[in-house]
Amino acid sequence: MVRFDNVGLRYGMGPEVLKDLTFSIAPRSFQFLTGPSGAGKTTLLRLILLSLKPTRGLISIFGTDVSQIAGDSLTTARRRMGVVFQDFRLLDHLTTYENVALPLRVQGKEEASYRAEVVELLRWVGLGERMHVLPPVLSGGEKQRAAIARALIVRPELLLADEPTGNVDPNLGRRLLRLFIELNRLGTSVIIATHDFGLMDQVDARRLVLAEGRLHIYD
Ligand SMILES: Nc1ncnc2c1ncn2[C@@H]1O[C@H](COP(=O)(O)OP(=O)(O)OP(=O)(O)O)[C@@H](O)[C@H]1O
Repeated sequence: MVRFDNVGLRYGMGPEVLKDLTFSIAPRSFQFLTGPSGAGKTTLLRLILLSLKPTRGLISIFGTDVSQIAGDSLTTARRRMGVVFQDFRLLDHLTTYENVALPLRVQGKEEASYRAEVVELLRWVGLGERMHVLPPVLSGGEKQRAAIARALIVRPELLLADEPTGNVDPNLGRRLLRLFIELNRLGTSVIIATHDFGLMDQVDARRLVLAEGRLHIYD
């Protein structure tokens, strides 16, 4: 699903932020990506998301070398991934429902074809009562769940979540983790970037640990 071979990345003329990364992400797998602040977790997620290119080394996503991916195939590869950003990136002028439905609207789908599915997903993440409000009136945890629902609505094969429990209390954090585990059981590969040891200790999952630009893997 994802393969890195000796990947290095530097921003501009700066130092190498990621060094000699070699690892792969299997279909239907579940893993945490961790390491101290500034270790490069977000940078690594951006490489997988095809929003950054490696300075050296080879990355292949869904079996295709990313240096060969452009135009339509880039859009197709991105559509197979769901992302939950640290800062949610909800659009404040659209309701919660409209935010979650947006990826499908962008794909040109008719509302009648997806309305029931969006409503069902909003209920699943516990936002059934909040679907018609605008994001500025949602709490931090509600925004987080809306961002998760928007990432899931495209039924991604690979879900990337950057600190998905960063803004919620431990109880909601546990519920969100169960949601990701359930999604993984349904067949999606999941990568959760987090500092939260309390969260990681709840699941016996693979850990990808970044430290000083290098990756250590604990299976
Ligand atoms: N656009 C950029 N331009 C230059 N340097 C950057 C850029 N983005 C990140 N960096 C640097 O790259 C390093 C890794 O940053 P990154 O955001 O990937 O770390 P992180 O592990 O996700 O951190 P956090 O846990 O605090 O979110 C840091 O030293 C950061 O300052």
